[in-house]
Amino acid sequence: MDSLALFCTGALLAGGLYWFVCILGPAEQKGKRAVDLSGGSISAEKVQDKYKQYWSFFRRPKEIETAEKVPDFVDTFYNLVTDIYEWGWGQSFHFSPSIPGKSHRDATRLHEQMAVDLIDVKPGDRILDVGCGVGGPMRAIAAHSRAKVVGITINEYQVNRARLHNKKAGLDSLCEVVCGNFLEMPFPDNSFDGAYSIEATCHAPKLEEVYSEIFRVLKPGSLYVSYEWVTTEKYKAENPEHVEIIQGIERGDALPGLRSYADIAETARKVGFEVVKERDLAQPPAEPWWTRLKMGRIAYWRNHIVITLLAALGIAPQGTVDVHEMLFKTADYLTKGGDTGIFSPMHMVLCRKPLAS
Ligand SMILES: C=C(CC[C@@H](C)[C@H]1CC[C@H]2C3=CC[C@H]4[C@H](C)[C@@H](O)CC[C@]4(C)[C@H]3CC[C@]12C)C(C)C
Ligand SMILES: C[S@@+](CC[C@H](N)C(=O)[O-])C[C@H]1O[C@@H](n2cnc3c(N)ncnc32)[C@H](O)[C@@H]1O
Repeated sequence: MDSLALFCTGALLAGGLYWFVCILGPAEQKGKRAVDLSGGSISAEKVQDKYKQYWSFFRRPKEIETAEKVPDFVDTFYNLVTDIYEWGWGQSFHFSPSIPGKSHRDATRLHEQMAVDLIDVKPGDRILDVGCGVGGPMRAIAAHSRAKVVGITINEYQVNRARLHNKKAGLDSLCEVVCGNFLEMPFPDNSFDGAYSIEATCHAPKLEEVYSEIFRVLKPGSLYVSYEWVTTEKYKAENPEHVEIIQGIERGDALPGLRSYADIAETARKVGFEVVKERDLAQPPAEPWWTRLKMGRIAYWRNHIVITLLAALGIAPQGTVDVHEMLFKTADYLTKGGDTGIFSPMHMVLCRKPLAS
């Protein structure tokens, strides 16, 4: 081989590797590249240990049920997964029903806009995003409604990511992000014109605690909508396959224990809300929300190779391979949850804080 052919082959290989690692599988808005994957606020050398610590929580499941331990456990989880989520899924950390003829991105936006349409807000209103992630929904909702959105997340790394994205999107005058625990929010009573939570309150050890905090900060007469993760009426606790799927979902998603669909409205009423509407948005005629997960399988294999390569080269933290493997398995449990119909990530409940409360 002469030197020109050697040079061309080398350049082609290098270009191919760059494309495979950096370009392939970009997030929704190229928010994260594979070469930038990190352990959130955890330093690179501690990622592996923190991953082990995350799993140790499940050796003492009773501890996950106590409110004091949960924020720490959830915070560790989001340090580990936030970059992988952004890289492989996008800036909105939730599911949405598939819509024939529409992209995942459009289906995601419509699902988010539906939340804010339900709570009936006006431009200039101040609304709360409970468990805001890196702010994908917050930006879509602020742009759609022109309301001012205040998001709260327990994870400091997400706060920084969300603020960066808000600025880049030119929405930082409408979107504010606060680091804090949604079980003890740093906001005064009766201070919001509306609130929503998208696939976030499932992390609360007791739903009642987060719902009563939301009730406290809402102005009387205003609305709150939540998309809840639940087991459906098809779930049978005596069926070992069902139990395995639900436990797989809990472990791979930092959940202190999935709730039954029947507990949601009951809890909302218990803290003082009027329940205006309740519906599982995953039910037909909605198209399956888990199609996107299923279709992504080939990409997950490619991602696995990319992450293994990057970790071997010392570019990605060592534990990233384990975290990715955990997510790979979780995707499978979630898909089974969808296929069997025993699980829904979008049980919608719309509540009002009564005027006289
Ligand atoms: C609401 C929550 C998160 C829901 C989803 C956003 C995430 C649940 C499982 C995640 C993923 C699974 C497989 C990953 C894949 C192996 C990787 O290559 C790329 C990222 C994934 C697709 C990842 C993306 C986000 C999820 C779909 C919970 C935590 C309450
Ligand atoms: C699956 S993500 C969903 C994020 C966002 N709603 C979205 O759809 O993109 C769950 C979010 O809830 C937040 N969260 C979980 N427990 C929390 C707590 N106790 N206090 C505040 N935020 C919490 C996480 O930090 C994360 O941002």
